[in-house]
Formats: sequence, C-alpha cells, structure tokens
Amino acid sequence: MNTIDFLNFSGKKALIRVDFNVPLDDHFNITDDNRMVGAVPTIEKILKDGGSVILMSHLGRPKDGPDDKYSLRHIVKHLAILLNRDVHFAPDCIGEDAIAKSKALKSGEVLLLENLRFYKEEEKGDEAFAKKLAQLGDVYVNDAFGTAHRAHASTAIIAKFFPDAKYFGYLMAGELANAEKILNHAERPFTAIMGGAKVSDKILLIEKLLEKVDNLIIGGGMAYTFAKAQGGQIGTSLCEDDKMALALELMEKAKQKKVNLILPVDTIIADAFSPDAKTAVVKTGTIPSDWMGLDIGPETAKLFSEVIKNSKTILWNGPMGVFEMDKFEVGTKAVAVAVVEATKNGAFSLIGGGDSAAAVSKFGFEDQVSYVSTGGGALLEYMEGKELPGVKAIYHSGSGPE
Ligand SMILES: Nc1ncnc2c1ncn2[C@@H]1O[C@H](COP(=O)(O)OP(=O)(O)O)[C@@H](O)[C@H]1O
Ligand SMILES: O=C(OP(=O)(O)O)[C@H](O)COP(=O)(O)O
Repeated sequence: MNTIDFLNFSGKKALIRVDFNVPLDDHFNITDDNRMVGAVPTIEKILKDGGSVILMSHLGRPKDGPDDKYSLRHIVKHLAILLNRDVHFAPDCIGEDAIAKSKALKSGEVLLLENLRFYKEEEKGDEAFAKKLAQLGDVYVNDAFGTAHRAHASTAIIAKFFPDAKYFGYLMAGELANAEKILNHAERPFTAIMGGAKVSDKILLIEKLLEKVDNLIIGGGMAYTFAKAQGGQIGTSLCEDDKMALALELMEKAKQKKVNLILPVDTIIADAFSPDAKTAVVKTGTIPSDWMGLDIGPETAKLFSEVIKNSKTILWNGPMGVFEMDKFEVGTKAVAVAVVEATKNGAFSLIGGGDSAAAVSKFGFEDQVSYVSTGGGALLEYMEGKELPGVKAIYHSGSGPE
C-alpha cells in the first residue's frame, strides 16, 4: 500500500484530504473530535520530515454556497491545540488567496482551507475544480476514510493530477487494515453485533457477515422488524414492513449457514419517545398497541453479553436502543461493557458507525476497545465488499488527467 512512509516530505507541500466533518453543538464546540485526532499522526509525520501541510475537508451538507454555520473556521482553534502549533486559515478553498497562502507556507506550517462543499463542484466530482485544488500542493495525501465512499473532487478526482505523488495517510491505512482483519483474518468465535435504527441500512452487510461470523446479534430498532415478521406485537416501535420478508429470509439463511442468530427476548418499552416516558419491561413480541420498544431488556442484555464475552473477534455496528436518552442507554451500555471485557481477555473489537462510536465515548470506553472506526457509511460500504472511490483513486496507476 502506497502510504506516506514511502516519501520524505522535506521541502514538499502536502495537500491532505482529511475528514474533519465533526459534530458541533449550538455554540460551535466540537462534541466528538475522534476524526481530527485520527488525522494527527499523518500531519505530524509530514511536518517532522520538514514538509508543510494544506488541509482540505468538508463540514456538514451545506445546500447553497458559503454558510457560516458550516465554516471550518470553527475548528481552527481546536486543530491548533491538537497540533500544538498555529494553523493558518484560507476563507476560500480555491482562488488567489488560497494559492498565495499555500505558496507562503514554510516548512512545518499548516494551512486549513474553507469547507470544500461551499462549491457544488466538490460533490459533483468536477474535474476543473479538482484541478484548481491540485494547484495548492506538490503531493496529494488521502486520509479521509470517513468520506472515502464518495467520488468527490477532493476525495477521488483530484488524484489524477498527482499520478506519481499520491499516498494514503496513516488513518486511511489503519482503517483499511482493521477492516481487512475483521473480514479475512478473524479469530473464532467471531461475533457481529448489529443495531441502530433500520434494517434497510445494513441488509448488505448482514448478508455478507452471514458468510463469515459464528454469532450474529441483532438489537436496536431493527430488531422489531424481525419480531413483527415472526408474528409478534410491536406496538408503535420502529418497523420496516417492506423488510419483514427479508428478515425471515435472513433468519433462514443463518440457519443454513449454521450461524447463531440471536434476537432480543425482552424489551424496554415506553409510552412516548421521550426521556420522561413511562417505561416497562415485556417479552419480545408482546408490546401493547400504543407503546414502543426503545431498548433491549435485561434478559437480552445478559444473553448478548454472554455470547460477546466468549468471542475472540467482535464487530459492533449500531446501538441497542435510544442510548442518547439515559433511560434507554442500559442495553447499549451492557453490550459495551461486555465488549470491553472480551477485549481485556484478548479479543479484537472493532466499533464502526457514528452512533456506535458516540455511544462508546458517552460511556468513556473508547480506549478499552481495540479500534473505533472514524467511518460510518464508508466502513459499511467497504465491509459490504464495495470498492471505495477514495481508495481506488490512490491505487489506480493512471499517468495524468484523462
Ligand atoms: N429501538 C429504537 N427505536 C428508535 N430508535 C432507535 C432504537 N434503537 C436505536 N435507535 C437509534 O438508532 C440510531 C443509530 O442508528 P444507526 O445510524 O443505524 O447507527 P450507527 O450510526 O452506529 O450505524 C440512534 O440514534 C438510536 O437512537
Ligand atoms: O460523516 C460522514 O459519513 P457518516 O455519517 O457515514 O459517518 C462523512 O463525513 C461523509 O459525509 P456525507 O455523508 O455528508 O458525504
């Protein structure tokens, strides 16, 4: 793999695509800086070599040109703290000012460009826009794993302009190596834990995992589609009626493949989707008509935990309940505790997905699992077996713009 270790960056200007699409609160404080922290080793290696760094990223999904709400200027201060040095900022990612600021960069200096998505050309994968960005550096580095599933100007198209000078950053390389380890070198027993809101988001991954895992645990909102498909009463719980047949098919496939598919046996129900809702515990499939399931129940937490603790490889994607509300975090926390315990006993645990990562950090366990991925959609697509445009662009050995 063509990582930045193949080059001494002394005297070079490295144009790095990072994924600094971090969550911000109403006061523009960063609520989870995992993605920024993840890019630091790449930046530091280049600076240590004697190179300079131009960072480019998107933030959010601005609809209509520049919008202060999505400005990357909000993260400059925090980036300076993480890098322990000043960070210059260019309020337009292309144009004369960005070119001048990039030219003026001295060895060891860092420039952050304004949000790439302030130009619609970014998401369109516009080649002329990519060319303008390419003028800003001598070498292109892609370290934006979280955005590697997008074929955008800065993540994929731009690589054409660096046929002999394009590299993977350390975060990208680490993410790919860990995903690879899970998919192709998993020690057994291998347990996948799937949760989150919808079955439809994760069908392809579930199908793929049925070829690989010993245990497949399904919790969270998606479990109610399985419960209803089996004839259970689920009240007003989340359900995708059009995926019920598929849920039964997946159960049948698991049986054929001798995969232990484990579904919740009980559930915590609420009379409203609210932190102050009235709650009760009932058996799966017995939810009264105007109640909804918002977490797995205590029997289920015990059942899932036992399986997890006896695993040697664990992939976790999606929370077990609405963990954002303290009343419905118990199941997700129990699973997190079991993953931590298994990891302590030598298992390899990979946490993927924005909300699963947020849950693990809410409980303060991020340093007690093997790896927390910075990718949501990107990790899912990679694990489903899709080629990521951001990865392909670096591997492709084209000889210049087509
Ligand atoms: N029983 C449930 N009812 C409604 N929402 C749920 C339920 N269980 C989990 N969720 C929600 O699912 C969301 C996470 O889903 P998803 O985006 O698929 O996870 P991830 O980002 O980890 O892949 C969380 O916001 C959580 O509140
Ligand atoms: O947050 C991201 O993806 P994720 O929500 O799948 O983790 C990436 O920064 C990609 O953003 P996008 O989904 O707006 O292209």
